[in-house]
Amino acid sequence: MIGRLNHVAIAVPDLEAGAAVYRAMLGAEVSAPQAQPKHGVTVVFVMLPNTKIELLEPLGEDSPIAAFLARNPAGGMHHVCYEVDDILAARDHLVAQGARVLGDGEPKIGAHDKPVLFLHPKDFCGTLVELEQV
Ligand SMILES: CC[C@@H](C(=O)O)C(=O)SCCNC(=O)CCNC(=O)[C@H](O)C(C)(C)COP(=O)(O)OP(=O)(O)OC[C@H]1O[C@@H](n2cnc3c(N)ncnc32)[C@H](O)[C@@H]1OP(=O)(O)O
Ligand SMILES: [Co+2]
Repeated sequence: MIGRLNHVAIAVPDLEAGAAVYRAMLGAEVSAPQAQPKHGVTVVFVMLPNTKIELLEPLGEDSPIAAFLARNPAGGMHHVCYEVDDILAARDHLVAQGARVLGDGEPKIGAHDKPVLFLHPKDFCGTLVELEQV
C-alpha cells in the first residue's frame, strides 16, 4: 500500500531563515513561500534529487504546528509524507487496523493540490504520518 517518500517536513519558527539555510548553506533549490490557510501553515519546498523537504511555519491563530514549536522552539522534524494510490482505501485499511486518522477523517487538498490525510504519531512509532494520493 505504502509508496514513495514524498517529503519530510521540518517545522521552523522563521521560514525565511530556514529557507536560507537550505539555499545558501546547502546549495539547494528552494521554492517560493506558499500560504496554506486551510492547513494553518506557510510552506516552502526544498528540492532534492530523490525527495523533498517541506519547511513549515505557523500561519494563523490555530496552527497545528504551534504546540510542536512551543515544545521545540528551534524547530524540528515534524512529519513524513508517503504516497498512496488510493487514499480512501488506505484510510479504511488503516482504520480497520486501529490507526487513528486526524481531523474529521476526510482528505483535504494539500500543498501539491492532491488529497492528503494525517495519522496519529502514537500509532506510527512516534512519527506523524501524512498520506498523499498521487
Ligand atoms: C501544507 C499542507 C500539508 C502538505 O500538503 O504537505 C501539510 O503538511 S500541513 C502540516 C501541518 N498539519 C498537520 O500537522 C495536521 C495534523 N496534525 C495535527 O492534527 C496535530 O499537529 C497533532 C499531530 C494532533 C498534534 O497536536 P498537538 O496539539 O501538537 O499535540 P498533542 O499535545 O495533542 O500531542 C499528542 C502527543 O503527540 C505528540 N506529537 C505531537 N506532534 C507530534 C509530531 N509532529 N511528531 C511526533 N509526535 C508528536 C505530542 O508530543 C504528544 O505526546 P505526549 O506528550 O507523549 O502525549
Ligand atoms: Co506535509
